[in-house]
Amino acid sequence: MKKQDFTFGIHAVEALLKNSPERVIEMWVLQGRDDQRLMPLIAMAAEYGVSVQQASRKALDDKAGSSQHQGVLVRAKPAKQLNDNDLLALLDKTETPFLLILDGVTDPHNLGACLRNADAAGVHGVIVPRDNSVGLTPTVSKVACGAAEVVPLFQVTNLARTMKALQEKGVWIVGAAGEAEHDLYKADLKGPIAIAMGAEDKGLRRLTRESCDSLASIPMAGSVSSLNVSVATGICLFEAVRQRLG
Ligand SMILES: C[S@@+](CC[C@H](N)C(=O)[O-])C[C@H]1O[C@@H](n2cnc3c(N)ncnc32)[C@H](O)[C@@H]1O
Repeated sequence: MKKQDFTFGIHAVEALLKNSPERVIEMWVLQGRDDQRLMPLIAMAAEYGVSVQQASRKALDDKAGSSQHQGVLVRAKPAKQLNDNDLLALLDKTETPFLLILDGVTDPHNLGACLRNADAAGVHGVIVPRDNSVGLTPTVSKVACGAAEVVPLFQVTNLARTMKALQEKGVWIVGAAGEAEHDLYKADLKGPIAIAMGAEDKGLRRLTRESCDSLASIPMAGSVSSLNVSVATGICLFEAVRQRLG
């Protein structure tokens, strides 16, 4: 059985049951744990006819491949993978798109945190290259705290081509790069935009960087050369939110 079929953690399981109950096949809860936070999940599972079983901590740890399951884990049918066509369909029905591009983020904790930021900021979709990026793993879902089940994640085969298609639809792409001369806080992030973030080790790839309409940096006061990608994503997205609400 593929690891990807499992979702664990209270918020992730709750979001899955709320948004895609038809995907959930079975649920396990930690035996002997009288946790009030699990009761609503057990009730929801019963409502959708999902079988709920008790399991030992070791069995849950083994199934999750992690001890971070908070006493609940479900096996679910994999989510439909969204591609370029789905992205274009989203653009056609979205008045002022607000998108996030992650150019090769490989750490599941970072992708999870970026999805959580994206959901909180009201991003319409997150775009990642299909290769050399982490996908929607159970750890991503757990860290995203429910956002992985609601924020559309588009996995595209050729990121530069997708960026061109976005631009043809009127989307302005701002790449976040520490060395950029232009300050993020002076960039105009109000219209249809996509913010592109680089990978943990190498940042934005050359072609991605060249495909951006502009580059912007978050001013850094101290001695470190860059921020963690999920922190930088949060700063960029919420600067856009501030401008878009103003
Ligand atoms: C850990 S950083 C990558 C550092 C990498 N060594 C580099 O050369 O870019 C991951 C991503 O977070 C974003 N980032 C981090 N610090 C930033 C800053 N001060 N300004 C703008 N973007 C930043 C960029 O998109 C970067 O590619």
